[in-house]
Amino acid sequence: MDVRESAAFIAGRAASVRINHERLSAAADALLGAMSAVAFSTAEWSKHTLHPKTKDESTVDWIFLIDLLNFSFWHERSTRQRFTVEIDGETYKGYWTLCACIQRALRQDIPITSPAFWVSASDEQLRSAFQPTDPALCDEIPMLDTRIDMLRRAGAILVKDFCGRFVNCLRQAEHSAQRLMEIVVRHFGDLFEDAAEYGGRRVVFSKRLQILVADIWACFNGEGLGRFDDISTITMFADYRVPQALVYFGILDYTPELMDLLRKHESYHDQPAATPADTVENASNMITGGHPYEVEIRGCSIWAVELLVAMIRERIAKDPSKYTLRADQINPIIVDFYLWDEAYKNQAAMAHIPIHRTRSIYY
Ligand SMILES: Nc1nc2c(c(CN[C@H]3C=C[C@H](O)[C@@H]3O)cn2[C@@H]2O[C@H](COP(=O)(O)O)[C@@H](O)[C@H]2O)c(=O)[nH]1
Repeated sequence: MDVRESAAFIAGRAASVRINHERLSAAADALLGAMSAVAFSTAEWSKHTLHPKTKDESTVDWIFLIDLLNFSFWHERSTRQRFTVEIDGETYKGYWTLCACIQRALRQDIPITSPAFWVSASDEQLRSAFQPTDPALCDEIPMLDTRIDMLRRAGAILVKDFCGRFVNCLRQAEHSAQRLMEIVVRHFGDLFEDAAEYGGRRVVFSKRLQILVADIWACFNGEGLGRFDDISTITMFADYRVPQALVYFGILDYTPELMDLLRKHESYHDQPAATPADTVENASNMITGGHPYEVEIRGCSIWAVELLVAMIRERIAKDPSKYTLRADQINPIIVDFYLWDEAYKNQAAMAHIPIHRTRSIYY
């Protein structure tokens, strides 16, 4: 099964997560109105302060690095505060800390986007690139050892198979998203694969694989190095932030048991630990990778966005003159990016909806 088929399969069987079909139609109207009001498009990608502005091979290097490490930023119970990075007077959390770390390293002339550097640098050099602005107050980036190991493995593969640059892998795909993902899985394997067993079947999410394609496509506005003739085959990216937005907008419903577990887990991690020993995770709280709860949250999120995209396209097709967006400008990537940016901007309003905290290199 591919990602879309996996999502439909999961949504058809999910016991703890439900797509609220009654709410879908109203949500599609609201989303279309909001996205149309700002003419939300791929151009938004480059507008983010910490995203690169040039559309060239060095930006492809930047995107590969970001989407190799684009996972698991949530803070777990600790004697120190969550990982934050300050740059140009702004303090960043979550995904944006990764972008800030890269920006900071490049300004210090550390070649952090160079695969040759990932292979040759000392552990100390790589670790120093992912430190908080205030190490006395904050933890370092979550899973730092794992991230460094992934950099070294991916760097070795890029040097061996692609002359040290991901753009050479991108060119081999000849403007096909599916072909690029096949090449990446063939060469990088579990560094990007993202699947689980559910209902006796192997279901795939391929979250970082798909967002790698989507970030290149959006950054280049679908042209040149970012042209993908089959971009519409890419789905929403099954992370832990967009599900929160989907629940907030009433598009997804969790059972009371699942919501209670997520809330308990969240309050456990939000409480500062008195001592390092006090951070032993209460295993019964953990939603481990591959647990039905995790699979159903991720699968139903993908499928809900598929249904939303179909409804939004239908509305535009009925009355194109009413909207600034054309039906062919709406796809799961654009809806995902919009929902993710909304979730990031409205963290306070969404704070009562817990995220699911599964430590994972996949999202
Ligand atoms: N579905 C989806 N997941 C996304 C992104 C992004 C950032 N994309 C940027 C590029 C274009 C967009 O407009 C965004 O500006 C990160 N993530 C995931 O979120 C989680 C981090 O959350 P928090 O801890 O709150 O920062 C983590 O799993 C990370 O992998 C996205 O776009 N979609």
